[in-house]
Amino acid sequence: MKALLRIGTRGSPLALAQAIETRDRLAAAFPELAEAGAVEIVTFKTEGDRILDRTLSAAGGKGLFTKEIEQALLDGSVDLAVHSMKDVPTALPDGLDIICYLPREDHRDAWFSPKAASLDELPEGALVGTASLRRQAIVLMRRPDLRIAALRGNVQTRLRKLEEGLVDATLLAMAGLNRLGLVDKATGVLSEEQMLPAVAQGAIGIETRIGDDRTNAYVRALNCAETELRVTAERGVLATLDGSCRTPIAALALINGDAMSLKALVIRPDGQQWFMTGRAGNKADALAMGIDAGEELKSKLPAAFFAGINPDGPVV
Ligand SMILES: NCc1[nH]cc(CCC(=O)O)c1CC(=O)O
Repeated sequence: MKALLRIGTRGSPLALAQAIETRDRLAAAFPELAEAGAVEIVTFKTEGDRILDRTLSAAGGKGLFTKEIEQALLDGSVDLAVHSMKDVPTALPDGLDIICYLPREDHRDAWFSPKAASLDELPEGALVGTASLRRQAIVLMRRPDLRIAALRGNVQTRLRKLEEGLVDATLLAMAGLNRLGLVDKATGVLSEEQMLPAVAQGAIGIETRIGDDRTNAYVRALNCAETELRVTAERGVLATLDGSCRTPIAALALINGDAMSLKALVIRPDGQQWFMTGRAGNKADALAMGIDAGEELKSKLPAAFFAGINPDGPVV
C-alpha cells in the first residue's frame, strides 16, 4: 500500500528507535496506521552526522541535526519529523511547528568509567570524553584538575572509544541509553543536583507543516501535555538566552500536580564561573517562567561570558 504518513529521521540507532516509537504509537492510536506499510520511515544524513572530526560547537551553526529533515518536510517528501528536542534550535523555519511531545524519558545523565564509580573518584588529571559544552563545563566546575577530550560519534561509537581506553570516562543521556537498551552498561547515574541536564533532554518532539490538517490530527493525538509544559519552560530559558549547542546552558522543569519548579544554569565552558536561578509557579505559566528565568540570567552575564568555548583537548 502507499504510505499514509512518512516520518523523516536521522539514521542513527537512537534516532531510528525514536522514529519506531512514534510509528508504534501512531499504529496503537489509529487502526488504519497499524496496517503494514501505512507509516514509512525515511532516514536522512544531517550535517551533524557528517562532521566527526570537530566538536559541533567548533563547527558552529544551529540546527546541524535538523536542517536536512526540515527541508524534506517543507518540500513535502516527508510529513512529520521526529527529533530529540535537545538538538532542535528554538527558532523553527517558517511554515513548520513542533506540535507534539512524546512522554519524556529520564532527563538525567549517566556516568561511565572503568576507573571510577563517580566523577569525584576519578584520578587527578584523568581524561573525560564529551563533546557537550554543558557536560564539559559542569565536570570542570566540580573537578578543575580533569582534562576534556571531544568525544564524537553516536552512542555506541562513544562507548566503544571508552572501552578502547581513548578516554577515562564519559557521560551520556539516560534517555538514549534506555531507548537503546544500553542502560546496564552505565557505571552510575548523576542526579540533577550533580549535573543539571540539557534543555529538553529526554524529550522527543514531532515537527510538521503548519496547515497540514490531516497529518496534524494524527500527530497531535500523541501529545503528552506534561512533557510539553516542561519543555516549553526549559526552551523559554534557552530562547531568551539565545542559546545553541555553542553555549553551556542547562535547565530542568519538574511538575508536581499543578506546580512547576524550574532550575536554570549558565556556565562558562571552563567551569570557573556560573549563574544559576530558579522559579516556582503554576505549570500554566511555563513559558513565562522560562522567559523570566532566562531574562534574569541574561542580565547577570558579563560580556564575552561564552568566549573560548572550545575544549583545548584532543578530538577522539
Ligand atoms: N546531542 C546528541 C544527543 N541528542 C539526544 C541525545 C540523547 C537522548 C535525549 O536527550 O533525548 C543525545 C546523546 C546524548 O547526549 O547522550
